[in-house]
Amino acid sequence: MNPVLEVRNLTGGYSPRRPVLHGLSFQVEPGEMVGLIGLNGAGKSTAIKHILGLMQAHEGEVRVQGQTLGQEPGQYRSAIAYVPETPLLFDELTVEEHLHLTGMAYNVEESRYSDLTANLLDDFYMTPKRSAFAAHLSKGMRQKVMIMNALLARPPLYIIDEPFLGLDPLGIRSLLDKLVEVKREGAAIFMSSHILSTVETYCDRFIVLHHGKIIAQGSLSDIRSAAGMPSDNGTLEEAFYRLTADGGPHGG
Ligand SMILES: Nc1ncnc2c1ncn2[C@@H]1O[C@H](COP(=O)(O)OP(=O)(O)OP(=O)(O)O)[C@@H](O)[C@H]1O
Repeated sequence: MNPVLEVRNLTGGYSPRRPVLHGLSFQVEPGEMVGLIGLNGAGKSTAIKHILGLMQAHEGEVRVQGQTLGQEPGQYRSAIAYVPETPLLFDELTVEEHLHLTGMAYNVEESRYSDLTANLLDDFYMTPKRSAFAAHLSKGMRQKVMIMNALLARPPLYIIDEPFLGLDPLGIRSLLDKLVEVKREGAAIFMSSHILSTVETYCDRFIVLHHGKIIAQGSLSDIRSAAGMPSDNGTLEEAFYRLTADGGPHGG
């Protein structure tokens, strides 16, 4: 199966003289959820910015559905729905107007649009807020609007940066249920999060980023083995602790 996302030997960062990411290589297949985990400052958001094409690689490349951003910018961008850590909305548009814009941008068929949006508003307990301006929403509600828009677009690749912050327990459950649903339909999901118990339960594979390098990747047993633990016993949190306990990006 061809990967939806392929990162090859990616070195990058904010200044060519001081790369933040060092030779990252990984892929995400259709129908797979991959969790990116790492301490504060490990380089998770920087990696995501490179994948989105917001930053230029110093070396290496990123392909989405086999194409680089330079080869097929329109196709590359429309294949991705991105949920950022901090919600970015138009304050003067309502919840419904945001969904409408996404529907148009991602060519959601008219016939499906009403049902899809009604279900999303219902699933995220946002129906009473459908006509509210984004400026009048709570932080968690703003996050839900970002998530509903991503799910409405039904793209082949979801990139989700720390999605659980600010969501209430019902919102977290709704999001996870929806991610499982789109994954079953064949979507690829690349998610960064510090909530390791949830990452362990829902992700198929894991990438441990430390000081901008991948120090372990694969299934839970692969990560346990890399951490020097028995491959059949122990939590992701324990393995992560053993792999990174040198104090983080500025430690030993
Ligand atoms: N705009 C920027 N300009 C220069 N350096 C930056 C910038 N943003 C982040 N960095 C640096 O890049 C490194 C990686 O940061 P990044 O935001 O990718 O970490 P992260 O893994 O997403 O952390 P967190 O878990 O705290 O969100 C850090 O050393 C950080 O100081």
